[in-house]
Amino acid sequence: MFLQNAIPAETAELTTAAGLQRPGAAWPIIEFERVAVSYGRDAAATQALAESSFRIDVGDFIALVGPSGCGKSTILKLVAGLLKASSGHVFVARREVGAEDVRIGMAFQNPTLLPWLSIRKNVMLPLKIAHPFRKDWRHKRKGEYRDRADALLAKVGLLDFADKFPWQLSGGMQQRASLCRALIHDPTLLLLDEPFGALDQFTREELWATLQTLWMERRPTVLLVTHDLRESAFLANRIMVMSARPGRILVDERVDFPRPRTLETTVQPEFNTLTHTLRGLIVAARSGGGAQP
Ligand SMILES: Nc1ncnc2c1ncn2[C@@H]1O[C@H](COP(=O)(O)OP(=O)(O)OP(=O)(O)O)[C@@H](O)[C@H]1O
Repeated sequence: MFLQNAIPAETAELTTAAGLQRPGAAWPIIEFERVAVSYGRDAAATQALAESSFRIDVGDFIALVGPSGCGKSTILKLVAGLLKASSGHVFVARREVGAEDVRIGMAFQNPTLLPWLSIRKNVMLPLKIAHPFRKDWRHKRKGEYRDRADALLAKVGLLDFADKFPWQLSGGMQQRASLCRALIHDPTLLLLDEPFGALDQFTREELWATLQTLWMERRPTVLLVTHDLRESAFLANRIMVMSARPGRILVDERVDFPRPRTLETTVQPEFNTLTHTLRGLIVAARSGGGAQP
């Protein structure tokens, strides 16, 4: 079932003015059917996600934005199979989560690289663990798999640092390596939870371009949780704005700026109108406005 856009009339006007288009129909890789999540039980229960239904098409790039604590990371955890819905159904590649071995890559705010492994070995780690790569690990780790890691590291400008350890790299470089690790096994789904949240603005903008290039070449479906509205407008094809907790999807719209987007894109009036509109929606959501469809 696809989300019936629950957009109040004044919001619909704002989003049209900002050049946003409604999502079109294609092959769904993620489907949420009346999914709700509560943490804890009985009197101690926290309802994190109100009943929500939506779908995400294969190859799309989604940014999930909303007030703090509204349930964005909860949605990522549901898709990754790290959390079970309290009610409703989560489908990934048309199978209920847990039933199908879908390749997923993940990156978080903290790069979470293993300090005792070199950058190259960190990047290669999913090939050691993930099906179907792990069965060939022993005879490909010094050849094909190593070349694969080096090709990715070269793309993000880190090939010269492949033999260094994580602590020898800056935060931005570590985050580049973490993106390489998330992509090395050609995931169908890339789940990103504020991956650039800890970086300075310049490094963050450099990494937007890196991520966009990697996405354009490989086209995984991306679900990006971010608090940075410029980041969501730069990177995503579609932005989903959530209400305050218990979160629900308030606005779900397409962003059609041509690609590749550049820093030039971010100074266009349409870009500013969009980020301004998003800011208004989130401020309203924080204060409880527009939370009901
Ligand atoms: N394991 C847990 N036990 C109890 N409550 C939890 C748990 N995990 C999350 N919550 C609560 O559920 C709500 C949604 O959490 P979630 O991490 O999904 O929000 P978020 O939108 O990603 O927040 P932020 O933007 O601040 O990272 C929050 O109120 C949070 O405190």
